Amino acid sequence: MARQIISTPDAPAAIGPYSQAVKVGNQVFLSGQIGLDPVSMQLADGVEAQAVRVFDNLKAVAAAAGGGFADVVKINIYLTDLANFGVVNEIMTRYFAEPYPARATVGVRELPRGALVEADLVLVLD
Ligand SMILES: C=C(N)C(=O)O
Repeated sequence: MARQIISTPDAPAAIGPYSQAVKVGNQVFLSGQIGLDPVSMQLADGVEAQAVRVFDNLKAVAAAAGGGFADVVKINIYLTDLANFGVVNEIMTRYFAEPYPARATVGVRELPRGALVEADLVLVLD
């Protein structure tokens, strides 16, 4: 099946050898986003601002692929401190409505650029 590389200036450029997203048929696989500003490429301060930026970045990439958060079937969230679980849950509810996508949240030792939170998505477009 043909693969389409998704690229948008409305989300941070890749900081390594990956694409912002890859579309295969009606499925879209988004790379992990950390809380980088797409223009300055600077990390937001603190977990709340970083989580907001993560979801804004993911939303921009999803839009560039022709989708939105209503199309998300799976989200993976990575936290360097699971004490931030509640904060990230609350911020996620600002972006997602029920029925929520499937999700995994895992604690990790470190994330790129010293980020506190990273998330990636899978979308299925109708
Ligand atoms: C930020 C990333 N998605 C990465 O380094 O893989």
